Amino acid sequence: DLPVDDTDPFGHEVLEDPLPFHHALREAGPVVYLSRYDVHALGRYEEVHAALVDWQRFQSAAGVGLSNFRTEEPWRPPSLLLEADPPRHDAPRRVLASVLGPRALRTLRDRWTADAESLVDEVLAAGTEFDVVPTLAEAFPLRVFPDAVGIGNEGRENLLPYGDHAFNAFGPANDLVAKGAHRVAELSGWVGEQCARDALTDDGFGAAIWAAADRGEITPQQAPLVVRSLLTAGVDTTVHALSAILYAFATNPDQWARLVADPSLARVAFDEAIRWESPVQTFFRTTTTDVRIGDVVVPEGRKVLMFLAAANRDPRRWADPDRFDLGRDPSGHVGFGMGLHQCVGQHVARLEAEAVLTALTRRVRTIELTGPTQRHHNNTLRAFGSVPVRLTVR
Ligand code: HEM
Ligand SMILES: CC(C)Cc1ccc(C(=O)O)cc1
Repeated sequence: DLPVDDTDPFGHEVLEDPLPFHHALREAGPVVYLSRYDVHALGRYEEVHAALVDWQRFQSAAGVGLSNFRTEEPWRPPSLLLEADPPRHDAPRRVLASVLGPRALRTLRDRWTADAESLVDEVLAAGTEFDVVPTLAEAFPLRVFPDAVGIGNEGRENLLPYGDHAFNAFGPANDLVAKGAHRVAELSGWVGEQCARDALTDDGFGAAIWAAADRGEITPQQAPLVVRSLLTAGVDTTVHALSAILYAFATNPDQWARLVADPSLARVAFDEAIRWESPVQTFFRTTTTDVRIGDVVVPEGRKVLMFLAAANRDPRRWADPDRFDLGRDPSGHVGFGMGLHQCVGQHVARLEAEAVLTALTRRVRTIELTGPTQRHHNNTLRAFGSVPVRLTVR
């Protein structure tokens, strides 16, 4: 086993293959002090879950990255949801929960299913051997989500790099953060412009957020920041989740056969893939009081690093955790967080994945890897750079 304390969880060795580190972290105890970053790490399901649901003692307002907003300047104005606690968190959350709720998405279901079918038809018309990352995992979210938000057509290629940097910025100021630093002003500027009322169509998620401001549910000053949350959290996450889902099926052909035989399994397949791969691997909380975990007292004001991916494969919680299994009940996984801040966009993500999986199961008999995959390293996201596959059609 790796010695936990002198392995860098944000170093390329762990980002390339985090599983050995996750195992060592779980075995080292309920809480482990990482001297390299002066933080306390949680790797087991029980402790991660307990911290996520205890927003009073594990706060978000000091930031959910390594940087402590009590003492350091955030790289951008803090999110009104992610980096806020009650009561400030309440109204923005209520608005976004309504805008992104299952009822609001009903109109999108048919449109996105049709969009997925036409994308799959285009892809298969071009051939049955390709890289799923650019062809499906990036193409589908970028085809449907910016339109659903209602942003303009110009500059949409900025969304992925902006999100990639935002997710790197939750980690330490390492080479991955430095890689994006030169574009921060340009990308932040573009994203900020898209959140203005007159930059948005009158029928998307953005318009619905501004309409909530008109009704006084949030202020006009808050509205653009709530739109910014969508553009930050809503693209890279779904891209890497789709890559993960397709990788899971390409490496578990028996599970693909189960899905083709019973397409209604698409919903559980999505959550099992999120549990198994955990596209969002880690993020932090800050203690608001001395907190006892196991036989360790974490002092007030300390950063606590939660390894969602380690918790999602904790054998103390999951039977045969490393198996991608459509027969299991994945509910309770922490891939979307848990409690007050649990992902407010998860229904959007689920709908995107179900649309793509439904379109694929209609036409594709088998999916298999045709070569080695490549990872795309990020301080927070588990991502693929390439997943080469060969399909056979029905
Ligand atoms: C598979 C894709 C996704 C994954 C794995 C994911 C994961 C997460 C996680 C783990 C959190 C909790 C953060 C915390 O507790 O500090 C979260 C929060 C959030 N997510 Fe997602 N997310 C996904 C897709 C989306 C989408 C598509 C949107 C927008 C349409 C979105 C918007 C948000 C927002 C605004 C929050 C903050 C909620 C709050 O603090 O109240 N996410 N997400
Ligand atoms: C897993 C979370 C850290 C994803 C995320 C990122 C950004 C925001 C925002 O509100 O900007 C919200 C959620």
